[in-house]
Amino acid sequence: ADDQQLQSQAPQPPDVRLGPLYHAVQSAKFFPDQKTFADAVPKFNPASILADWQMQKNQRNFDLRRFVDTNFTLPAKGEAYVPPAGQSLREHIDGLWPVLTRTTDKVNQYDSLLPLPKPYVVPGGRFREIYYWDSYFTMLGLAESGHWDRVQDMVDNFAHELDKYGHIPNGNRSYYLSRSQPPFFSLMVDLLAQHAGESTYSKYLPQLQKEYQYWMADAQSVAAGSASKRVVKLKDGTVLNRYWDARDVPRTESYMDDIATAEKAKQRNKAELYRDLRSGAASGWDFSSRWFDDPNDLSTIRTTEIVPVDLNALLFHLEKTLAHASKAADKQSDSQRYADLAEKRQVAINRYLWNAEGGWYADYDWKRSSVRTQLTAAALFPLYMQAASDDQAAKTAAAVEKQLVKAGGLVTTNVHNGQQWDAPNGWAPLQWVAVEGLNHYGKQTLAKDIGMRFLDNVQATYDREHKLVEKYVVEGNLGGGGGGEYPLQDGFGWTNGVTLKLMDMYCPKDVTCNNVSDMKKSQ
Ligand SMILES: OC[C@H]1O[C@H](O[C@H]2O[C@H](CO)[C@@H](O)[C@H](O)[C@H]2O)[C@H](O)[C@@H](O)[C@@H]1O
Repeated sequence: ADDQQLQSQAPQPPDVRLGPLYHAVQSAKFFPDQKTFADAVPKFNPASILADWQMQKNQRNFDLRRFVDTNFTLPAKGEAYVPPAGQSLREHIDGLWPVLTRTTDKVNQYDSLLPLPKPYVVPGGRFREIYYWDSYFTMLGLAESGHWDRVQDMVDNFAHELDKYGHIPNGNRSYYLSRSQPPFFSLMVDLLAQHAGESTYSKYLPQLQKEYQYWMADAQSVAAGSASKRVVKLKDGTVLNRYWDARDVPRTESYMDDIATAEKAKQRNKAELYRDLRSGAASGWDFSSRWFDDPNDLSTIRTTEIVPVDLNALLFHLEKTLAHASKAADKQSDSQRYADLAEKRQVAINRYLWNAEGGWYADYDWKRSSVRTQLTAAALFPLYMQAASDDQAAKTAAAVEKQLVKAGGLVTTNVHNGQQWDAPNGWAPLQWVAVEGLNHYGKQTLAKDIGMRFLDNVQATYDREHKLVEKYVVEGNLGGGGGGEYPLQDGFGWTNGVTLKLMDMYCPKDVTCNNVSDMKKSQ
């Protein structure tokens, strides 16, 4: 089944099911977070609710707020988790896994939540569903805590989504189906194989292939110098990828935010702007100056015109994994084909996604045929996926050390613009990518420096506030991060995962590391 066929069988998102009623409720701004109504469960058939509203809305004394309460169950406010007193950082994280675990193999037929066959771990706070790229970093921590059963469950859930929808959605919500997120499925398979063995590769080969087909759809037919869906063909025929959302209307979960952004950019085609915002969400970096023309103005976002360095490094890994898995399944010619594709992509990354003047990996503007100038934490992805040449890796490491290493870890970019994927924030997944990437190229000292700075930041925040959070301020007043379109969230899946992984990585031999201070002892 192709993309379109699978999409047409998929459940409709609430803004489509409820149409003008969805617009009216979000416009009334009853809820501080627009995701609240996106996650509200209709008590009756949405078509009848809509018909009732059409009939009642112009009646005198019609009360929309009351109508919402009568017809929808709003998501329960998550009880603030109060951890047992005196827990170490490790005990806290270990104790949180069950708190963050959900089982939704059956859901109400009108719920925007999509059922998944096995239990899964959510990030926490407003993020009550599974998220694609978060899950890899969460799984690193689950594995560290010995929960291999849950790692297996989560890989199975993603394999199920690939079978059912043809791709892994941003999250298991109907309104996330039109896009994916940074493709980490092949890394999840690698992780599981460490425990379940080499047969893991042939077992998940069909789903690895589906993942690849989704990202590479139209690669054959698209003309040079243009793009289609997630594929960009440069003028010389080089094939690379971009982020892309199949829809071009305001995001369901950030509906009024997107309308407000469009209001600011009167000169822009609204559908294009909405698609660029949605594609920004697909990148996982929602939002960042990385995608903007004017680093201080979200309405200048041009995600779909940019070939991202992290995405292409991840797809290089997918191609290598497909080569490996095909070989494991005794499909030699397929294996060779994927190996050739990986090699081509590696050449393209080192050529096009390289800023020679600065000396670092960067994104490429395929519309303007020029490499972007900005240094961001994404520069480390070619090192992480071992696509970088030694010389380019060394130069990138030097630039990162000089410009992105701050007191509390690796900063996302050096732009202070109030966006959450910019300064002064540092994110756990990007710390891990940096540490692993630098280690691959002999930069152990710099890697450890970044890892320890981030761990100190997480521990100090935990000691003060008894929680881990979604993102951290890494320069100035260290602690929980800010910016973006929603308040800082607690939990938090990927921070928990990366913290455990780094603690174990840098814990001296013969020491038990329950807190970061233990890591500085030696017995
Ligand atoms: O509701 C706004 C956006 O929220 C999500 O993005 C952020 O949280 C995700 C879960 O931790 C994370 O994967 C992403 O990198 C964050 O920026 C969501 O993924 C977006 O689609 C959504 O529009």
